[in-house]
Amino acid sequence: MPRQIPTIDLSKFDDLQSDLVLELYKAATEVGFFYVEGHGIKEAAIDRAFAAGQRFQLLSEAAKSQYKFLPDRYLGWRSQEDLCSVTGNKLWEWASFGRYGMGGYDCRKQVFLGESWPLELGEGWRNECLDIQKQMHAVASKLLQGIALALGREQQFFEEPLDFDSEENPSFMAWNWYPAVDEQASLLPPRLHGHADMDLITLLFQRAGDVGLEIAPGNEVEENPELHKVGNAWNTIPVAKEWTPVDAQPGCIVVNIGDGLAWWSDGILKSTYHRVRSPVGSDPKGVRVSMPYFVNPKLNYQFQGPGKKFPPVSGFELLSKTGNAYEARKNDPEGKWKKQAYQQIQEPTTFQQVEALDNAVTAN
Ligand SMILES: O=C(O)CCC(=O)C(=O)O
Ligand SMILES: [Fe+2]
Repeated sequence: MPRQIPTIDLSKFDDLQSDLVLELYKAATEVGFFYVEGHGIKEAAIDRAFAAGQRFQLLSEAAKSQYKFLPDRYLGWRSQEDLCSVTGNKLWEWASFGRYGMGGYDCRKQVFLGESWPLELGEGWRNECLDIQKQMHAVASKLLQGIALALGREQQFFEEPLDFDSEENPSFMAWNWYPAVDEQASLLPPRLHGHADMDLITLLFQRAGDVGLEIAPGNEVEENPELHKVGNAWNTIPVAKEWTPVDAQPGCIVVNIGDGLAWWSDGILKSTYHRVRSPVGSDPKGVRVSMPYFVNPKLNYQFQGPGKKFPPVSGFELLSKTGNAYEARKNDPEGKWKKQAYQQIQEPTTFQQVEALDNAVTAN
Protein backbone atom coordinates (compact mmCIF):
# COMPACT_ATOMS: atom_id res chain seq x y z
CA MET A 1 0.00 0.00 0.00
CA PRO A 2 1.50 3.34 -0.99
CA ARG A 3 2.15 5.40 2.09
CA GLN A 4 0.25 8.55 3.02
CA ILE A 5 2.54 11.61 3.02
CA PRO A 6 1.65 13.75 6.07
CA THR A 7 1.05 17.52 5.84
CA ILE A 8 2.34 19.87 8.55
CA ASP A 9 0.76 23.30 8.94
CA LEU A 10 3.58 25.63 9.99
CA SER A 11 1.20 28.53 10.63
CA LYS A 12 0.53 26.74 13.94
CA PHE A 13 4.15 27.39 14.99
CA ASP A 14 3.38 30.27 17.35
CA ASP A 15 0.97 28.14 19.32
CA LEU A 16 3.20 25.71 21.16
CA GLN A 17 0.20 24.11 22.77
CA SER A 18 -0.83 22.92 19.31
CA ASP A 19 -0.29 19.38 18.09
CA LEU A 20 2.47 20.56 15.72
CA VAL A 21 5.30 18.96 17.71
CA LEU A 22 3.55 15.61 17.86
CA GLU A 23 2.71 15.75 14.17
CA LEU A 24 6.34 16.54 13.33
CA TYR A 25 7.55 13.65 15.48
CA LYS A 26 5.19 11.22 13.78
CA ALA A 27 6.10 12.44 10.28
CA ALA A 28 9.84 12.43 10.93
CA THR A 29 9.95 9.05 12.64
CA GLU A 30 7.48 7.15 10.46
CA VAL A 31 7.92 8.50 6.94
CA GLY A 32 10.84 10.95 6.95
CA PHE A 33 9.03 13.00 4.26
CA PHE A 34 6.20 15.49 4.70
CA TYR A 35 4.51 18.46 3.05
CA VAL A 36 4.72 21.83 4.81
CA GLU A 37 1.94 24.35 4.27
CA GLY A 38 1.54 27.74 5.98
CA HIS A 39 5.29 28.32 5.64
CA GLY A 40 4.93 32.01 4.75
CA ILE A 41 7.24 32.14 1.70
CA LYS A 42 5.38 33.98 -1.06
CA GLU A 43 4.82 32.23 -4.36
CA ALA A 44 6.36 35.22 -6.18
CA ALA A 45 9.62 34.80 -4.22
CA ILE A 46 9.74 31.10 -5.09
CA ASP A 47 9.07 31.87 -8.77
CA ARG A 48 11.87 34.46 -8.76
CA ALA A 49 14.27 31.89 -7.32
CA PHE A 50 13.34 29.34 -10.02
CA ALA A 51 13.85 32.11 -12.62
CA ALA A 52 17.27 32.96 -11.13
CA GLY A 53 18.22 29.31 -11.56
CA GLN A 54 17.14 29.43 -15.17
CA ARG A 55 19.33 32.50 -15.78
CA PHE A 56 22.31 30.52 -14.53
CA GLN A 57 21.40 27.45 -16.54
CA LEU A 58 21.13 29.50 -19.74
CA LEU A 59 24.74 30.74 -19.42
CA SER A 60 27.13 29.21 -21.95
CA GLU A 61 28.96 25.98 -21.10
CA ALA A 62 32.19 28.01 -20.99
CA ALA A 63 30.72 30.43 -18.46
CA LYS A 64 29.23 27.68 -16.29
CA SER A 65 32.53 25.75 -16.40
CA GLN A 66 34.07 28.48 -14.24
CA TYR A 67 31.82 27.28 -11.41
CA LYS A 68 32.70 23.57 -11.47
CA PHE A 69 31.53 21.43 -8.57
CA LEU A 70 33.62 21.54 -5.37
CA PRO A 71 33.12 18.12 -3.73
CA ASP A 72 34.33 19.25 -0.28
CA ARG A 73 31.56 21.82 -0.02
CA TYR A 74 28.99 20.28 -2.37
CA LEU A 75 28.83 23.60 -4.23
CA GLY A 76 28.84 24.48 -7.90
CA TRP A 77 27.78 23.26 -11.30
CA ARG A 78 27.65 19.68 -12.52
CA SER A 79 26.94 19.44 -16.24
CA GLN A 80 24.90 16.68 -17.84
CA GLU A 81 28.20 15.28 -19.17
CA ASP A 82 29.84 15.41 -15.77
CA LEU A 83 26.93 13.66 -14.10
CA CYS A 84 26.83 11.18 -16.99
CA SER A 85 30.32 10.03 -16.07
CA VAL A 86 28.77 8.86 -12.81
CA THR A 87 25.22 7.92 -13.75
CA GLY A 88 25.72 6.77 -17.34
CA ASN A 89 22.91 8.93 -18.70
CA LYS A 90 22.24 12.56 -19.54
CA LEU A 91 19.02 13.09 -17.67
CA TRP A 92 20.19 15.58 -15.03
CA GLU A 93 22.07 18.87 -14.50
CA TRP A 94 22.80 20.54 -11.14
CA ALA A 95 24.03 23.80 -9.62
CA SER A 96 24.30 24.84 -5.97
CA PHE A 97 25.24 28.03 -4.16
CA GLY A 98 25.45 28.73 -0.45
CA ARG A 99 25.41 31.74 1.84
CA TYR A 100 28.67 32.90 0.21
CA GLY A 101 28.01 31.61 -3.29
CA MET A 102 30.77 29.09 -3.95
CA GLY A 103 32.99 30.77 -1.35
CA GLY A 104 32.72 30.47 2.41
CA TYR A 105 34.84 28.63 4.90
CA ASP A 106 37.63 26.30 3.73
CA CYS A 107 37.78 23.64 6.39
CA ARG A 108 41.01 22.03 5.18
CA LYS A 109 42.89 25.33 5.49
CA GLN A 110 40.67 26.66 8.30
CA VAL A 111 40.27 30.03 6.57
CA PHE A 112 37.31 32.05 5.36
CA LEU A 113 37.56 32.58 1.60
CA GLY A 114 34.92 35.30 1.25
CA GLU A 115 32.17 35.28 -1.39
CA SER A 116 32.32 33.85 -4.88
CA TRP A 117 29.37 34.29 -7.24
CA PRO A 118 28.87 34.04 -11.02
CA LEU A 119 29.95 37.56 -11.98
CA GLU A 120 28.16 37.54 -15.32
CA LEU A 121 24.79 37.46 -13.49
CA GLY A 122 25.50 40.61 -11.52
CA GLU A 123 24.89 41.75 -7.96
CA GLY A 124 21.12 41.37 -8.38
CA TRP A 125 21.45 37.62 -8.85
CA ARG A 126 23.53 37.26 -5.68
CA ASN A 127 20.95 39.27 -3.73
CA GLU A 128 18.08 37.13 -5.00
CA CYS A 129 19.89 33.94 -3.99
CA LEU A 130 20.64 35.37 -0.55
CA ASP A 131 17.09 36.59 -0.06
CA ILE A 132 15.48 33.23 -0.82
CA GLN A 133 18.09 31.34 1.23
CA LYS A 134 17.30 33.54 4.20
CA GLN A 135 13.61 32.79 3.86
CA MET A 136 14.26 29.09 3.40
CA HIS A 137 16.47 29.10 6.46
CA ALA A 138 13.77 30.76 8.56
CA VAL A 139 11.36 27.94 7.66
CA ALA A 140 14.03 25.32 8.38
CA SER A 141 14.73 26.96 11.72
CA LYS A 142 11.06 26.75 12.76
CA LEU A 143 10.89 23.10 11.70
CA LEU A 144 14.06 22.30 13.62
CA GLN A 145 12.71 24.05 16.72
CA GLY A 146 9.67 21.79 16.54
CA ILE A 147 11.86 18.74 15.91
CA ALA A 148 14.10 19.67 18.87
CA LEU A 149 11.04 19.70 21.13
CA ALA A 150 9.84 16.45 19.57
CA LEU A 151 13.19 14.87 20.50
CA GLY A 152 12.88 16.11 24.08
CA ARG A 153 15.54 18.81 23.62
CA GLU A 154 15.18 22.51 24.34
CA GLN A 155 13.51 24.47 21.56
CA GLN A 156 16.68 26.35 20.47
CA PHE A 157 18.85 23.21 20.44
CA PHE A 158 19.75 23.43 16.72
CA GLU A 159 20.16 27.23 16.53
CA GLU A 160 23.80 27.46 17.56
CA PRO A 161 25.02 24.46 15.49
CA LEU A 162 23.37 26.02 12.43
CA ASP A 163 23.71 29.82 12.73
CA PHE A 164 22.77 31.20 9.32
CA ASP A 165 25.13 34.17 9.66
CA SER A 166 28.21 32.17 10.59
CA GLU A 167 31.15 32.01 8.17
CA GLU A 168 31.07 28.26 8.73
CA ASN A 169 27.44 27.85 7.71
CA PRO A 170 27.50 25.36 4.82
CA SER A 171 23.75 25.21 4.07
CA PHE A 172 23.05 25.75 0.38
CA MET A 173 20.34 26.02 -2.26
CA ALA A 174 20.43 24.11 -5.51
CA TRP A 175 18.56 23.55 -8.74
CA ASN A 176 18.05 20.18 -10.39
CA TRP A 177 17.28 20.48 -14.09
CA TYR A 178 15.99 17.38 -15.86
CA PRO A 179 15.77 17.82 -19.64
CA ALA A 180 12.58 17.04 -21.55
CA VAL A 181 12.31 13.41 -22.60
CA ASP A 182 11.36 12.09 -26.00
CA GLU A 183 7.60 11.54 -26.25
CA GLN A 184 8.37 8.17 -27.82
CA ALA A 185 10.70 6.98 -25.08
CA SER A 186 8.84 4.23 -23.32
CA LEU A 187 11.43 3.31 -20.78
CA LEU A 188 14.19 5.40 -19.28
CA PRO A 189 16.25 5.09 -16.13
CA PRO A 190 15.23 7.41 -13.29
CA ARG A 191 16.08 11.07 -13.87
CA LEU A 192 17.70 10.97 -10.43
CA HIS A 193 18.73 7.61 -8.93
CA GLY A 194 17.60 6.53 -5.47
CA HIS A 195 19.57 8.20 -2.69
CA ALA A 196 19.32 9.63 0.81
CA ASP A 197 20.23 13.28 1.49
CA MET A 198 23.37 13.97 3.49
CA ASP A 199 22.07 16.91 5.51
CA LEU A 200 19.88 17.56 8.56
CA ILE A 201 16.75 18.43 6.64
CA THR A 202 15.99 19.35 3.03
CA LEU A 203 13.33 21.80 1.88
CA LEU A 204 12.35 20.86 -1.65
CA PHE A 205 10.47 23.29 -3.87
CA GLN A 206 8.67 21.73 -6.82
CA ARG A 207 6.81 23.44 -9.64
CA ALA A 208 3.03 23.14 -9.95
CA GLY A 209 1.98 20.01 -11.79
CA ASP A 210 5.32 18.26 -11.39
CA VAL A 211 5.35 14.55 -10.69
CA GLY A 212 8.10 11.96 -10.51
CA LEU A 213 9.54 12.28 -6.99
CA GLU A 214 9.11 8.97 -5.21
CA ILE A 215 10.13 7.71 -1.78
CA ALA A 216 10.85 4.17 -0.67
CA PRO A 217 8.94 3.49 2.51
CA GLY A 218 10.08 0.40 4.28
CA ASN A 219 13.76 0.87 3.59
CA GLU A 220 14.05 3.66 6.07
CA VAL A 221 12.25 1.78 8.77
CA GLU A 222 14.48 -1.25 8.60
CA GLU A 223 17.51 -1.14 10.85
CA ASN A 224 20.17 -0.56 8.24
CA PRO A 225 23.68 0.27 9.49
CA GLU A 226 24.65 1.31 5.95
CA LEU A 227 22.20 4.17 6.21
CA HIS A 228 24.26 5.79 8.90
CA LYS A 229 27.63 5.74 7.19
CA VAL A 230 28.97 9.20 6.45
CA GLY A 231 28.73 9.81 2.72
CA ASN A 232 25.93 7.30 2.40
CA ALA A 233 24.03 9.48 -0.01
CA TRP A 234 26.15 8.10 -2.84
CA ASN A 235 27.12 4.73 -1.36
CA THR A 236 24.08 2.75 -0.43
CA ILE A 237 21.67 2.05 -3.21
CA PRO A 238 18.12 1.34 -2.12
CA VAL A 239 16.51 -1.92 -3.07
CA ALA A 240 12.89 -0.94 -3.02
CA LYS A 241 9.89 -3.11 -3.74
CA GLU A 242 7.60 -0.14 -3.68
CA TRP A 243 7.88 3.58 -4.40
CA THR A 244 5.36 6.12 -3.09
CA PRO A 245 4.84 9.30 -5.17
CA VAL A 246 5.37 12.74 -3.60
CA ASP A 247 3.81 14.91 -6.31
CA ALA A 248 3.84 18.71 -6.10
CA GLN A 249 1.04 20.08 -3.90
CA PRO A 250 -0.09 23.70 -4.32
CA GLY A 251 1.48 26.03 -1.73
CA CYS A 252 3.48 23.23 -0.10
CA ILE A 253 7.19 22.64 0.38
CA VAL A 254 8.30 19.00 0.51
CA VAL A 255 10.55 18.47 3.54
CA ASN A 256 12.65 15.43 4.31
CA ILE A 257 14.97 14.29 7.07
CA GLY A 258 18.58 13.70 5.96
CA ASP A 259 21.31 11.35 7.15
CA GLY A 260 22.68 14.03 9.52
CA LEU A 261 19.53 14.19 11.59
CA ALA A 262 19.07 10.42 11.51
CA TRP A 263 22.62 10.23 12.87
CA TRP A 264 22.07 12.93 15.51
CA SER A 265 18.89 11.25 16.76
CA ASP A 266 20.50 7.78 16.99
CA GLY A 267 18.37 6.65 14.06
CA ILE A 268 15.03 7.65 15.58
CA LEU A 269 14.30 10.14 12.79
CA LYS A 270 14.31 8.52 9.37
CA SER A 271 16.43 9.53 6.39
CA THR A 272 14.30 8.12 3.61
CA TYR A 273 15.48 6.98 0.19
CA HIS A 274 14.02 8.85 -2.73
CA ARG A 275 14.44 9.20 -6.48
CA VAL A 276 12.90 10.95 -9.48
CA ARG A 277 11.43 8.47 -11.97
CA SER A 278 11.41 9.31 -15.64
CA PRO A 279 8.00 10.15 -17.08
CA VAL A 280 5.71 7.19 -17.64
CA GLY A 281 2.21 7.05 -19.13
CA SER A 282 0.51 10.44 -19.02
CA ASP A 283 3.27 12.13 -16.93
CA PRO A 284 4.45 15.50 -18.35
CA LYS A 285 7.44 14.89 -20.62
CA GLY A 286 8.81 18.46 -20.54
CA VAL A 287 11.71 19.89 -18.59
CA ARG A 288 11.45 19.26 -14.87
CA VAL A 289 13.08 21.62 -12.35
CA SER A 290 13.29 21.31 -8.60
CA MET A 291 14.91 23.62 -6.06
CA PRO A 292 16.16 22.07 -2.82
CA TYR A 293 17.65 23.84 0.20
CA PHE A 294 20.01 21.57 2.14
CA VAL A 295 20.38 22.48 5.80
CA ASN A 296 23.71 21.54 7.33
CA PRO A 297 25.42 22.11 10.69
CA LYS A 298 28.49 24.36 10.79
CA LEU A 299 31.60 22.81 9.27
CA ASN A 300 33.67 22.56 12.46
CA TYR A 301 30.68 21.54 14.59
CA GLN A 302 30.85 17.95 15.87
CA PHE A 303 27.70 16.13 16.85
CA GLN A 304 26.55 12.76 18.13
CA GLY A 305 23.26 11.34 19.33
CA PRO A 306 22.50 11.16 23.08
CA GLY A 307 22.71 7.37 23.01
CA LYS A 308 26.09 7.50 21.17
CA LYS A 309 24.82 4.95 18.67
CA PHE A 310 27.07 6.38 15.95
CA PRO A 311 30.50 8.03 16.38
CA PRO A 312 30.83 11.83 16.47
CA VAL A 313 30.78 13.47 13.05
CA SER A 314 31.35 17.06 11.91
CA GLY A 315 29.42 19.19 9.45
CA PHE A 316 32.48 19.07 7.20
CA GLU A 317 32.70 15.26 7.21
CA LEU A 318 29.05 14.94 6.37
CA LEU A 319 29.31 17.17 3.32
CA SER A 320 32.79 16.39 2.04
CA LYS A 321 32.51 12.61 2.28
CA THR A 322 29.28 12.71 0.31
CA GLY A 323 30.69 15.08 -2.34
CA ASN A 324 33.88 13.05 -2.70
CA ALA A 325 31.99 9.76 -2.81
CA TYR A 326 30.20 11.17 -5.84
CA GLU A 327 33.48 12.06 -7.53
CA ALA A 328 34.83 8.59 -6.78
CA ARG A 329 31.97 7.06 -8.78
CA LYS A 330 33.69 8.37 -11.90
CA ASN A 331 36.41 5.77 -11.36
CA ASP A 332 34.19 2.75 -11.58
CA PRO A 333 35.42 0.92 -14.68
CA GLU A 334 33.07 -2.02 -14.29
CA GLY A 335 30.10 0.28 -13.85
CA LYS A 336 29.11 -1.60 -10.70
CA TRP A 337 27.59 1.42 -9.02
CA LYS A 338 25.64 2.35 -12.16
CA LYS A 339 24.16 -1.11 -12.38
CA GLN A 340 23.09 -1.04 -8.77
CA ALA A 341 21.66 2.45 -9.02
CA TYR A 342 19.65 1.75 -12.10
CA GLN A 343 18.85 -1.95 -11.92
CA GLN A 344 15.37 -1.52 -10.54
CA ILE A 345 13.78 0.72 -13.07
CA GLN A 346 10.08 0.18 -13.86
CA GLU A 347 10.29 -3.55 -14.59
CA PRO A 348 10.82 -4.06 -18.31
CA THR A 349 8.51 -6.65 -19.73
CA THR A 350 9.79 -7.24 -23.25
CA PHE A 351 13.18 -8.07 -24.66
CA GLN A 352 13.24 -4.78 -26.60
CA GLN A 353 12.60 -2.87 -23.41
CA VAL A 354 15.44 -4.62 -21.60
CA GLU A 355 17.74 -3.82 -24.50
CA ALA A 356 16.63 -0.17 -24.59
CA LEU A 357 17.29 0.03 -20.91
CA ASP A 358 20.79 -1.40 -21.20
CA ASN A 359 21.59 1.09 -23.95
CA ALA A 360 20.23 4.02 -21.99
CA VAL A 361 22.12 3.06 -18.86
CA THR A 362 25.48 2.39 -20.50
CA ALA A 363 25.44 5.22 -23.09
CA ASN A 364 28.18 7.73 -22.35
O1 LIG B 1 14.06 16.76 -8.08
C1 LIG B 1 13.50 16.32 -7.07
O2 LIG B 1 12.28 16.38 -6.91
C2 LIG B 1 14.32 15.65 -5.99
C3 LIG B 1 15.69 16.25 -5.80
C4 LIG B 1 16.50 15.59 -4.75
O3 LIG B 1 16.16 14.57 -4.22
C5 LIG B 1 17.79 16.18 -4.36
O4 LIG B 1 18.20 17.21 -4.95
O5 LIG B 1 18.43 15.64 -3.43
FE1 LIG C 1 17.43 14.18 -2.47
